[in-house]
Amino acid sequence: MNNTPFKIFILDDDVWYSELLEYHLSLNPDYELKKFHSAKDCLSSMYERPNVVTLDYSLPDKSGAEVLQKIKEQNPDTQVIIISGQEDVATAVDLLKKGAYDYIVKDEDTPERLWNTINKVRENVSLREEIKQLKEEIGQKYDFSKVIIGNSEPIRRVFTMMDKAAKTNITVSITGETGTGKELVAKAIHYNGPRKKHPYIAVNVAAIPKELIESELFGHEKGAFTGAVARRLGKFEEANKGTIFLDEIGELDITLQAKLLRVLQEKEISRVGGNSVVPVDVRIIVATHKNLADEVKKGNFREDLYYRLLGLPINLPPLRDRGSDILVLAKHFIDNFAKENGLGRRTLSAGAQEKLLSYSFPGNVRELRALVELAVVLADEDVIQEYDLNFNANHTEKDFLAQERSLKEYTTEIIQRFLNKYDHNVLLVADKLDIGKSTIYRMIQSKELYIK
Ligand SMILES: Nc1ncnc2c1ncn2[C@@H]1O[C@H](COP(=O)(O)OP(=O)(O)OP(=O)(O)O)[C@@H](O)[C@H]1O
Repeated sequence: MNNTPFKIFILDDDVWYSELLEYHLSLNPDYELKKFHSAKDCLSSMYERPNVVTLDYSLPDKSGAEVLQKIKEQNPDTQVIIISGQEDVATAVDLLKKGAYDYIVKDEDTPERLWNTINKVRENVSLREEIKQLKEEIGQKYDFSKVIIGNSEPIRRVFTMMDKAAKTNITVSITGETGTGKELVAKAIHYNGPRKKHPYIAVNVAAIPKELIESELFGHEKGAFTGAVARRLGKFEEANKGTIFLDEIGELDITLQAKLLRVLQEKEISRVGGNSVVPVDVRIIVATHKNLADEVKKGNFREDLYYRLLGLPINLPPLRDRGSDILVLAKHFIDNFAKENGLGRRTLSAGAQEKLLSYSFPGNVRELRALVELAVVLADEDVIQEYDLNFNANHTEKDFLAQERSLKEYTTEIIQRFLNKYDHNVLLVADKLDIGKSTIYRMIQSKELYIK
């Protein structure tokens, strides 16, 4: 709850009664109260945006219904509680339909009932504010440049694509090795796009047992199968008006691929065990670390679904191709970790920086984060040393060779790593590797390599 006073206007031509209500409500020091004895005076103060108006139904200068309408026109967020001398159900229902919050009959319990009703209004107001604030926070939280750290040319290309994706509802397919930030990109596109106020639902296709995935995605009716004791909505229905992120889409069973294709074409789903169809309006973002085109060739993925899902493809480069982003990210994770754990500033020694730049990071950003967080813990002083960085023994240089790439790919990677290590100094790298500088420049020009 915030500290701004909760404003209540009491509108009643009966001076004695309005004083009684004022006295009762003033027991809560958070309330700022004002009394009015005519509709005209009250309406002319509506610019003060009260949270609540208690409205005597029978005023001499205007009918209660008329005052209610005027208040709602000026301030739709102000809640109006009608206080009436008589119990008249038809009038009460009519006023509630027109937007009154409650209808209270004047008797000895009125101050108590009013007290409770205002408490309820307050709860609603603070919940609404909290939701609004959370939505804003989420929006800021997923502002690309704030959450997706990096300045390298390859990551800037990703930002450009994300920007295009966020402006429309186009299907997006994200590819990249594990830990490159695919899920982060999917969320950022959703929270920067027109659907940000609606749900973002992530489903990891690989994590759900094959026999449950259909009901998980499309829901089921009561009794559809043993154990289906009640109707359950699927993720597509949950994501209605928002975005569904289908992670590891390459793992989707071939029989379900046909059903997914139908959903995408028809924009409607049918729950397992149900006969009716339910329209759904969902934006689709998929991700995979597999090469889906290869999976199509192998017959594991339907070609028609592949083209339907391809949409705007965004490829996340592996961390080893992002040059000095490795250090930018390392610093970001170190600072965050130190802050969260109440530690002072930690920096990386020159040797530690060099060690980070010359590693291949098969686990990408996820691995880097775990590595530097552990290094903060292990470091005996404020400067993180080379020996505080413990690479996963399974992913050493031998692993680099085990990747079985073409000679050209290896060459490119080696030169890029040297460029990263030697501050993108082409002449120095050409000298170290004993190759012509023009070879490097040519590769930079053809975008095989990049420099700052
Ligand atoms: N550019 C980045 N800036 C900051 N954090 C990042 C960045 N990229 C990834 N991360 C962080 O790295 C971790 C892994 O990212 P994420 O889960 O999005 O990867 P992924 O590609 O979806 O992985 P997987 O394929 O294994 O599911 C997360 O903690 C994420 O917040």
